[in-house]
Amino acid sequence: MKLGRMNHVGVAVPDIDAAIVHYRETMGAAVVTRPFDLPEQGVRVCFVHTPGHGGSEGTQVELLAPLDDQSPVAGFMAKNPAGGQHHICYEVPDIAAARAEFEAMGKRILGPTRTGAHGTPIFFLHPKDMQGILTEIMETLREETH
Ligand SMILES: CC[C@@H](C(=O)O)C(=O)SCCNC(=O)CCNC(=O)[C@H](O)C(C)(C)COP(=O)(O)OP(=O)(O)OC[C@H]1O[C@@H](n2cnc3c(N)ncnc32)[C@H](O)[C@@H]1OP(=O)(O)O
Ligand SMILES: [Co+2]
Repeated sequence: MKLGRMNHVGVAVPDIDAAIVHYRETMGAAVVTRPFDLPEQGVRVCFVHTPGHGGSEGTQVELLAPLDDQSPVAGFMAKNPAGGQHHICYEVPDIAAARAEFEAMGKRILGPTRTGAHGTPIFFLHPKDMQGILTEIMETLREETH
């Protein structure tokens, strides 16, 4: 397994519109995408872009709000009502190969590989096997390849 680019940090928030105001006005974010629902992932989501260096793509902050009580973010929000850092997402060139490698290492994979907010395949690794960090692995978007 070779560590890829950090694509985004997932941040769970109780109110996505209030969070957008925070990132724009307090943090000076120039680009925040319009929020949209991803019912198959149980979340409402949008992205705060951070600038990259030397023409490279910056990392994003992924704002997440649970759509309902069944959302995978619902338990986290119950424990952290004000929200907080939820997961870190790294890119890989080949999702199937990455999944097989983590499986071979005995890491617990949370559910099937599915399509993430960037439109590419993703899967999640259990935080207890990943140094306490819920870890998302995402196949690199072709036009974002670095
Ligand atoms: C927007 C789409 C997509 C993208 O394209 O980027 C996304 O990012 S979707 C993001 C939301 N989806 C997911 O998180 C899917 C994977 N997550 C899960 O399957 C579950 O959330 C979970 C990780 C299994 C947690 O389930 P939950 O029922 O809330 O908690 P547990 O009680 O089972 O937790 C066990 C244990 O783990 C600790 N924990 C839980 N969440 C986190 C976290 N985010 N970071 C670190 N640790 C976490 C929890 O505290 C428990 O610990 P103990 O209390 O010590 O037992
Ligand atoms: Co994510």
